[in-house]
Amino acid sequence: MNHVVWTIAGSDSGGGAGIQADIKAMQSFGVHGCTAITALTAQNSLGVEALNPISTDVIESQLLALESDMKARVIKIGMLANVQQIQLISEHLKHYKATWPVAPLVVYDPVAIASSGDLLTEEDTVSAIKECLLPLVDVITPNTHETQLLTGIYLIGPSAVIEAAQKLQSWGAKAVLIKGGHWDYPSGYCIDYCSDASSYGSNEYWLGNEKIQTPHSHGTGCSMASVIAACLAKGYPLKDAFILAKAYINQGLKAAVRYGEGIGPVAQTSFPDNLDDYPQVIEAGSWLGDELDFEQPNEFTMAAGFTECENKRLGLYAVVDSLYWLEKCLAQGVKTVQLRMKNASEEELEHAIAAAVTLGKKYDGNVYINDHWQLAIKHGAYGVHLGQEDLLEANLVAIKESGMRLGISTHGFYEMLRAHNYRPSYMAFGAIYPTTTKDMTGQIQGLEKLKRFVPLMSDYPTVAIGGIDLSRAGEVAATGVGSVAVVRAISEASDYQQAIADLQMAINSNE
Ligand SMILES: Cc1ncc(COP(=O)(O)OP(=O)(O)O)c(N)n1
Ligand SMILES: Cc1ncsc1CCOP(=O)(O)O
Ligand SMILES: [Mg+2]
Repeated sequence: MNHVVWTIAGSDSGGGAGIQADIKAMQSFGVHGCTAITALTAQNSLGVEALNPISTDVIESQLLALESDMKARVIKIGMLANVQQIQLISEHLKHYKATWPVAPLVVYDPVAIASSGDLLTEEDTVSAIKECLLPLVDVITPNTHETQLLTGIYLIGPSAVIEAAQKLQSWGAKAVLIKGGHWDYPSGYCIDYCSDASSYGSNEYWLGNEKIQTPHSHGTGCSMASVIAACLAKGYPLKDAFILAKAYINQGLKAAVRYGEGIGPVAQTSFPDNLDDYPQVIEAGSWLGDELDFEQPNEFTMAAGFTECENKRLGLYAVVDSLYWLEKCLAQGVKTVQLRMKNASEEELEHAIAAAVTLGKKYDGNVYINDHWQLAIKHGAYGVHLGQEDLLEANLVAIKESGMRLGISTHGFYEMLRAHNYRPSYMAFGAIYPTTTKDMTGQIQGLEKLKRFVPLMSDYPTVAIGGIDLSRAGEVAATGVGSVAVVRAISEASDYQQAIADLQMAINSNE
């Protein structure tokens, strides 16, 4: 994968924002940052003393040098000082998108005002941004001032934020991420909004966290857009890039120190590994959701704090599609088993779920039911396993009141934090590797991400699923995950009893 990211932006002599912040933030996320400098600012922690735009010829020479040798996967754009620069950059982006073997993604942070309050761009640039640049932008990341400057919409509440995002999208930006760092709504919180016309599934969401009280926030906008660019270059979905960028900024604000007499820079740290720094995915029915007037699909979709699993480590977890396999696994000593029947009739399901619960008791195993939470409650199953889409429809209040355990599937950082809102009984991460059991296109996490998820969710029993066989069970277990869920590694084994024994050995030897 191409991990080259360009930043086309201005230099901040104070070292806290612009090109300097971009390169440091990119470094923190393991991508190679290249630069095309658009302006030399003379600034320090007290303000901007001079703004010297670079000529379009000099900017172009930087772009030509890079494009002939180090094509970017993502191009991050910051300060563009005048209309000529906007036109030049737009022409180049159009050419790259049309001719490069892989069209670069463009992340645009429309830097207009420095944190000192100084204007960083000529005032007539807005129409050139709208007409030339926005149609080429994949993600735009304005703060509230910049949103107001670009759209003319004053952000008095959530509906105005949505309206402004729609306006930016109508001008061509595919995804709009409006940062609420300067917006004190609700009081004491920092709420960000994202509308993404390019992604599948839910394409509108809000993230929030308590505001971090520090004056030293210089460079947060540049750093946030750079982290988003870096994560996109590494193939992360925008939702996850957004989550990680917020967590990185929160971590950096907590560690920020002053170097001059005025506003210090946000600290450039490392991959965020403390859950306290991560934002909340704001759900309808949560306190922040109520503050933002989110409508709940029904009154039963929000419940939190499900019955704990018997053990923190669930060990080998067999996911099976029949009573035949359920009994074989239980009889072989597998303690955690899931009945996952797709395409069965209501009648078959009812019979199978009732029988599965009985088998669980007979062999002293814990039987989870996939999807069919009503039948699971009716027949007193040990637990139910739900996917992200199911969470909007399931009666979580009834599941919680029944005392059943609830396991939730997650595919990435966004979904992990969404699942965390419900404080489930366990948290599953997948698909770790490609699998033929289920279409997981675009949702393969890999071992590196699993290594991040597990410590972040260390309060829960954790499960890894997807493409895991005996040859991979050891490296998966070495991440510290407490359980490995498999379908084919058992059902397609030439000797399933041996496979179960070997998998158990590989998983448990890491305890
Ligand atoms: C342990 C475990 N993890 C993930 C899944 C996937 O569940 P879901 O997202 O609901 O998808 P389907 O299994 O319903 O296709 C699982 N079943 N078990
Ligand atoms: C149900 C499910 N959810 C994520 S991956 C997966 C299938 C895992 O099957 P296998 O172990 O055969 O790869
Ligand atoms: Mg399901």
